[in-house]
Amino acid sequence: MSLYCGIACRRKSFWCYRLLSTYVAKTRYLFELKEDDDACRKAQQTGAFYLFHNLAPLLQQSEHQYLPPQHSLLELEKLLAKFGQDAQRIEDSVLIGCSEQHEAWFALDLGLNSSSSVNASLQKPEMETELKGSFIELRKALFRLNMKDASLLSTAQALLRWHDAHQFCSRSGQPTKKNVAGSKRVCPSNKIIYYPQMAPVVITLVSDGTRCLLARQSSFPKGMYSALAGFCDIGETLEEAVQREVAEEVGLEVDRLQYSASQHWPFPNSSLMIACHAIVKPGQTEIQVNLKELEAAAWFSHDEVVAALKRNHPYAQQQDGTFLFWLPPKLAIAHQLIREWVEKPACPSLPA
Ligand SMILES: NC(=O)c1ccc[n+]([C@@H]2O[C@H](COP(=O)([O-])OP(=O)(O)OC[C@H]3O[C@@H](n4cnc5c(N)ncnc54)[C@H](O)[C@@H]3O)[C@@H](O)[C@H]2O)c1
Ligand SMILES: [Mg+2]
Repeated sequence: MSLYCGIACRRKSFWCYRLLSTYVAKTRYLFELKEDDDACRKAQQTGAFYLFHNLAPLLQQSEHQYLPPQHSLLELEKLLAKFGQDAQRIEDSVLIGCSEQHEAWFALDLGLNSSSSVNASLQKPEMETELKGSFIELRKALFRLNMKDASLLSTAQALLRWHDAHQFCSRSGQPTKKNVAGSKRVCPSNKIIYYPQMAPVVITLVSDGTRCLLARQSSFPKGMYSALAGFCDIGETLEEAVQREVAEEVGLEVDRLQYSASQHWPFPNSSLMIACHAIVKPGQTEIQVNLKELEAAAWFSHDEVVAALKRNHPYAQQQDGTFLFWLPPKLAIAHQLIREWVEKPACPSLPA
């Protein structure tokens, strides 16, 4: 019934939204905005804009949290006019989602060099004063945002970065043109379509049945250990990527992989983190750290990991100058993997 109606109503607009569930209606609406430039321009009239400056989101502080303010199209036009900017700059905005009531959300970077604006970059401090907020590096702000805002701003930053880095066709060298939603760019001379890309990354919590293996890179904050992570090579399956990364980084062989969950991760570019548990092959517990990739790796007992998860102020230097062992914060998928292992260290659900 609703399928028939969906097709019948498609002639007028895309779909007959009122016959669909809230979730389906929302996904169909976003699909329409990505496909139809006019519909997307219309959605900007009533939409909300999140602002960035050189990929740093505009945030306002509220007690211990950061909140990203939203701006209407009218407010944005006034702001651009006040700073002597052409409203054409709004064409650089990208669609990042919508509310259940179909208020579309967009992100716009006011600092990146714009292809559709004469002036390159707006003055950041003046902007911050005017907007009563600060443009804060996402890596610093991420853990002080709620889950919903963190995910939205990560998506926004990834998409803004991708557009900034794909302004020219790699075949013809000509400028590419984005569609209004920003879901693709097209080269006008040869019609090649470029879509935003993510790099698949496997992140694996290796266990020997009673202990789990955690490692740190020298770039991590002092004392923090995490699960093993690595980019998938071209042509690899996820299973092969997990086995190769574990072998490369700590010299062990694993099997019995169990998928846990996935997460979009905006750093360093845009990755799809695919998280899983794995068990070392029998008799293979001696770690051989690849020092080109890692600073250290070690087996940790269940009690040690439980204690680290309980620490409220993890980043703490001890009297002997060393840092307490601590784990990635809740928002990181590594945290979820570690918590799952704490709750089920022997992974009884894994196939034999
Ligand atoms: N969300 C989380 O919980 C979490 C936890 C740990 C790591 N991570 C992320 O996982 C990612 C990968 O981990 P890693 O650094 O150990 O990877 P890695 O072990 O594959 O080593 C990184 C190296 O891989 C190479 N590489 C191959 N393909 C690449 C690509 N598409 N982009 C960038 N480099 C590529 C580069 O030489 C780079 O120096 C990191 O970006 C890190 O931010 C996320
Ligand atoms: Mg790695």
